[in-house]
Amino acid sequence: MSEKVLSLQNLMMSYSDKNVLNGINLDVYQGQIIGYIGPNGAGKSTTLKIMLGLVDGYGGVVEIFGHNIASGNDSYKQRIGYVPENAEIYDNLTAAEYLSFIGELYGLDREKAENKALALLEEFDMGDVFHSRISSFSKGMRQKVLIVSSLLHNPDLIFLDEPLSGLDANSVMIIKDMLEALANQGKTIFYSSHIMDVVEKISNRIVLLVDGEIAADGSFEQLKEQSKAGSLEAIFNQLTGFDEHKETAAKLVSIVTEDIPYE
Ligand SMILES: Nc1ncnc2c1ncn2[C@@H]1O[C@H](COP(=O)(O)OP(=O)(O)OP(=O)(O)O)[C@@H](O)[C@H]1O
Repeated sequence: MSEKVLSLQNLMMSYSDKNVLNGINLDVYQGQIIGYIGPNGAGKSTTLKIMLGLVDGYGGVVEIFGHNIASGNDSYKQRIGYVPENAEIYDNLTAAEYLSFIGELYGLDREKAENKALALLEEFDMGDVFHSRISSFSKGMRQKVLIVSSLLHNPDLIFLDEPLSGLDANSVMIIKDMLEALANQGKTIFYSSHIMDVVEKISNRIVLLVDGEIAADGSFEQLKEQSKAGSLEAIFNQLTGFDEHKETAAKLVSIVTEDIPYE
């Protein structure tokens, strides 16, 4: 069995009187690509933020690389890469300035970070805008900068929150292949997304969170076997108890076109 990289033990979180995570138990091993899915508000980003040390006040234990993250020693973060869902990015900096700054924060030499960032961005056809301000970038270009920033220090564990947001079909393919290749080299990837066909294809383990609890955990094949549904989208609908999309869509249209009263 490969090394246990991440362990969540009875993880709980609440905001005010609202329970968001209700006791999550999860062990993740080296080389796994975990697709962490669930309905809006299920608690996916909250789980990621807790693991990254960005949210305090949780219950239970989080161990990363065998180390309890509550112990006060943050050195585990050096081995983590993170693409947040809604990133704050320093718009007035150029891609070169931003990425060399991030590289330095991770302890890389500035020149090395800049060269590596340029080499990575060139693979996304962004070499020509390396010295342009990020404020002039499209959504997808910014996303590529974020993805590059999470990988500069060659992390062993990569957390991705909706990493494909805004990316074109070609770039999505590159990222999918890259994640697979990284996992084959022993990196561990914890990946949250709503794009079910991508999660279905790249994850070797899918964890479904519903109302702050794990409702399913297994390979796509195992989930398919259990639920007898054909696609991950159908499994998701089934396991979250949702079968009213047609009715809801019709109601929305009626309200928009004022066929039915809404007051
Ligand atoms: N800082 C906060 N203060 C209060 N409530 C919060 C806070 N952050 C998250 N929540 C609540 O916690 C719940 C889970 O949010 P979270 O962002 O983890 O969900 P998610 O599964 O990532 O959803 P989505 O798919 O929409 O990104 C939501 O009900 C949200 O309103």
